[in-house]
Amino acid sequence: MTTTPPALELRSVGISFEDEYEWIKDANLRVEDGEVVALLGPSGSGKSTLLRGVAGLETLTAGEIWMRGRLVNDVPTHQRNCGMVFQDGQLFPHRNVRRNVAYGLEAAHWSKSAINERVDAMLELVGLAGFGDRAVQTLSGGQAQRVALARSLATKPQLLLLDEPLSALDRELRDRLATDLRRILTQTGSSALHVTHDLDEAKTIADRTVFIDEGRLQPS
Ligand SMILES: Nc1ncnc2c1ncn2[C@@H]1O[C@H](COP(=O)(O)OP(=O)(O)OP(=O)(O)O)[C@@H](O)[C@H]1O
Repeated sequence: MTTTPPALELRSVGISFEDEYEWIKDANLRVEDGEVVALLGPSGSGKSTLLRGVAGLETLTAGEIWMRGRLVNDVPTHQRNCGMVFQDGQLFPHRNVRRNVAYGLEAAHWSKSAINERVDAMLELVGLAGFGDRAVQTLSGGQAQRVALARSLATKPQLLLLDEPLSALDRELRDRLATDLRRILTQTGSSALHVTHDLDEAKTIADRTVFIDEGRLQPS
């Protein structure tokens, strides 16, 4: 019997900044294939730092990061096959909605017709069918986050990294989008690590919650 390796495995990971104090220490974590794990902790606890480490945006001082059975310590960010969504979706302002979602597909040299088909499917998935020609400046905060999610899912990443994707939105919209996000992650079978400081959001979106405080992951 073959078993699918975890989407992500951290083994005794350490991360420090220029002052060399090891802020993230001995972090161990598994995200199984198709699992959504929330990383929950107060402001300044190290959530974003750990997520950035997974993405390859911080250098490790210790330990190993494995993705689907591959050691990725020396693999650059753009080759880790991670989709990322941040607090402020960071859409490209000079591209319309369609071309934002198409970005990764263009970079991967998909054909024009395949791109169009995939973009339409992604916009439909996030509830924005028909929004392709809109300028991103005309979108509401919630719509912009949906476009960012569509863009990150378009290339079928092995792992989705969500860094407080809903925290810039007001409470009511946040609750609605959290439920939608859960549905979208389930529908696409995505594996994801979701950073938040909101327990309700973690419960809605994730299968499991891992706590972090002062750079230490707590057993869940
Ligand atoms: N580049 C850096 N150099 C030095 N210290 C840093 C750097 N980036 C973050 N830190 C410190 O590391 C700690 C963890 O920061 P991090 O941004 O990971 O926390 P967080 O849990 O994501 O917080 P928030 O919820 O406020 O975004 C904080 O004390 C922060 O001041």
